[in-house]
Amino acid sequence: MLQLSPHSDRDAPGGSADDAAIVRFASAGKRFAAPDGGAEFVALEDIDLTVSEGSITGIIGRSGAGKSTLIRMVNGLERPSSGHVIVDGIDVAAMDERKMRTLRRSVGMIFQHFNLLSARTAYANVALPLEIAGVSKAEIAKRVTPLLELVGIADKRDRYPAEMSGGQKQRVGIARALATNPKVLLSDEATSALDPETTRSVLALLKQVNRELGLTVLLITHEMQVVREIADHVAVLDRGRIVEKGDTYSVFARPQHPVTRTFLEGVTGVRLPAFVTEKMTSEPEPDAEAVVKIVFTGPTATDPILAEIGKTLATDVNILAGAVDEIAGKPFGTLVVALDQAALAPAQALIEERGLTSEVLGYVR
Ligand SMILES: Nc1ncnc2c1ncn2[C@@H]1O[C@H](COP(=O)(O)OP(=O)(O)OP(=O)(O)O)[C@@H](O)[C@H]1O
Repeated sequence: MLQLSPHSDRDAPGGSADDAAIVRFASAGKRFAAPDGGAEFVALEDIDLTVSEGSITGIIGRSGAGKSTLIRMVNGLERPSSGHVIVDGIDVAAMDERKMRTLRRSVGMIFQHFNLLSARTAYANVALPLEIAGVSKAEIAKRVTPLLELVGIADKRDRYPAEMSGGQKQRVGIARALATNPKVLLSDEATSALDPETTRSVLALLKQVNRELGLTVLLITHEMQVVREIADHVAVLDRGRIVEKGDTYSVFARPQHPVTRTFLEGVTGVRLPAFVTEKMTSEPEPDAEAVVKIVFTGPTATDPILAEIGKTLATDVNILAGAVDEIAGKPFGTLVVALDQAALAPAQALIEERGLTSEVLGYVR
């Protein structure tokens, strides 16, 4: 197995705030000067985020939310204008050139369009960062060959980028990012240019290197599907601010912010049949039943609650749709039911008492 080299340069202000943190944003902000000398543009503000060593953390946001700027601060491509970004114990804001070089070795990065050199083979692309670091040819061979094996493209070592598929090119990108033994891997929309099946296989590879090398992965994406597939923690970025963060399962199960809910639409849950949506109204009408979405966290958790609602409130509960997904390896279910308006408030109270969540989607006659 490939080994990670230890890093020791620690000078973080108040450094031991979270010993397990490999990356910590503390009130970090980034402003860009306007080209015409006008008002500065605030790209990021008040970012507080802790990335634990060995975790896979997803940053999700719309285009322009500030995702790239945020991860570019982790490898020093951008410096924060305010606050701190502390990577492996070193404050990026206060870093001199020597420390910046140390940082760049401990942070690898992969990109949406792979950024491979077209005139170099797969092997030579992976070797490049080692050549730049002055590593001998023999040492490079010792390092690159197992890396190509690890990412599953040992047989493509002499191929040029133009002779490889997108998935294979991204595997070269991952091997190149791992060449210098980084502690953190930054992924900038690394699967956005790939088809769904290739996306899944590249995400599986990232999970594998996370597990086998203990590598921390910080990825940015605009796809909740990617977060769901791979991340154990997620932060939602909107217009330069983190509007929601937490472990992936909790954020999926109980999204608090409208932006998070929008991202989750279509990723989890159920599609209501047309005969329901066509008739559904947003305001209650006489004789209409309430359409309620119940989110639960285990495949059987709703059985008792539906029976309990029926029995306690002496009412019928009609199931309209249901689905069980897997989020961060745990079952996550959504059930949509129709029930009498008179039973709505006590049913919701019962659901909440049982630790589940509910939401009224509308009313249907
Ligand atoms: N060097 C720069 N100078 C001025 N403004 C910048 C600079 N870099 C980024 N910005 C602005 O900061 C905001 C955030 O940009 P950023 O690239 O971080 O967003 P993003 O969430 O990664 O978007 P996308 O998904 O489209 O890449 C944008 O409005 C962008 O125009």
